[in-house]
Amino acid sequence: MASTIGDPGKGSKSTQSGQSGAKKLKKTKEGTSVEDKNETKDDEGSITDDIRNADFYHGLIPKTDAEALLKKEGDFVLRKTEHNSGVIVLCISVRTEADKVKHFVINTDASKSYFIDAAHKETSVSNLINFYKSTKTPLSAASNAKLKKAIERPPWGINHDAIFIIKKLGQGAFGEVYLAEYVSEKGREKVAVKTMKGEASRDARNKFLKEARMMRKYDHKNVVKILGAAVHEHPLMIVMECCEGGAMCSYLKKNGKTMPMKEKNRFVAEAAEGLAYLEKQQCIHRDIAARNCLLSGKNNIVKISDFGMSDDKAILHDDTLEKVPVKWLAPETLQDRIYSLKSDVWAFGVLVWEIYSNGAEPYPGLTRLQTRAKIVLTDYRMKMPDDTPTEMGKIALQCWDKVPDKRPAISAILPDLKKLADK
Ligand SMILES: Nc1ncnc2c1ncn2[C@@H]1O[C@H](COP(=O)(O)OP(=O)(O)OP(=O)(O)O)[C@@H](O)[C@H]1O
Repeated sequence: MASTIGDPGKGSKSTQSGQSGAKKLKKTKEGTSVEDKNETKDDEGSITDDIRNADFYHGLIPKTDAEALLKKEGDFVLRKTEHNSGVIVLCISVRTEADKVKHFVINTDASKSYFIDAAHKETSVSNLINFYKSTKTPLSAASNAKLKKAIERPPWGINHDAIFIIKKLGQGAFGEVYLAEYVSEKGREKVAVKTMKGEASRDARNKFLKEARMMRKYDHKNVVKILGAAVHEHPLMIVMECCEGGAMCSYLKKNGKTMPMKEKNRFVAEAAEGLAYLEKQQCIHRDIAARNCLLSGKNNIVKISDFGMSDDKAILHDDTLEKVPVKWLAPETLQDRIYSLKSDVWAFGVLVWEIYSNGAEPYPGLTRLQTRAKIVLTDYRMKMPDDTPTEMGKIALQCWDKVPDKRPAISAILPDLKKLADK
């Protein structure tokens, strides 16, 4: 007899793939990226590659979300769900009638066969689904549930099972950032995974995922690309291209003194290229700084990252008293909390200073409060390091014009910056 949710088949085990209530990240063969508090005793029915890569496998989505995806009779998805007693099982959800969706647990037996109804067993879950789909055999005689159309995951939807954590890369505001392997139909690729720790509040979750929403609009060689987000299990994850070289500020601190000037000029030009692209997309980044530029590939290509604060409104008034990067802020932001594309241009000037200062902290010797006072009250500007190319120094000063409209657009200074980098 077929077992629907709440009714596991007798004499068989449901397919198990780990347990919920997980806390710590770990690398496992089924790609589950969380470490169970209680060891999983039986994972022989765990997620296999044929399922992981299937576009109709939706991971641990709630029943109501699955039901919303199934519009017509015969529409189906494969998903994970929490069975009685906290065990995670695989199940097929299928619309049987206009107002009814049924959920069938996939069982496995000692010989590693998979089945819904013991009358028909297959050697893999995908074979089992293919059988029911191609023969139109009902999943159970009583329900008359037939598999007709597999409903795909939404674009950007990534399952946790597809992520294999390798090691920690850094610490983000919401949680750790990891190097990981992402398995998709394209194969295996190294990625960076930003995680959100704990059971986040709705507000924190939205904030975290806003970065993913912003990033997915952009496609440029000097902007970090997002591959998708995994949102149905904890920790939430944003999956993006990995920049093995890490943050530019760390690189500058370590290598700045011995770096050829040509490379520094290139860093400026590449950051400007990414920023000019964002400017064209009307994206206010709000956190342009060397710590938020990552380096990629063996040539250390600069990529702008960290869109956690970014927005696509033309001008933004942000009254929140959250931590702000004071030393990168323009006078109008410090005074009136106004952000615009031109406040990004100011921050770009500070980034140029950081590059020629080998990753030093801007406004050396000044506290954040002193910096704010000097900029707002005395119109103070930093002196560029002695060996900064003269033209670069001039451009940085233009970026620090007190009047936002008098600062150049990044697109306007880009040709000169590129010329300098090519010299
Ligand atoms: N795509 C990536 N490739 C390689 N390393 C990365 C990537 N993204 C982030 N990191 C590493 O993780 C660190 C933290 O990331 P990031 O600054 O984006 O997090 P965050 O949550 O925005 O933190 P904050 O807001 O405090 O800057 C980075 O400094 C970098 O070392």
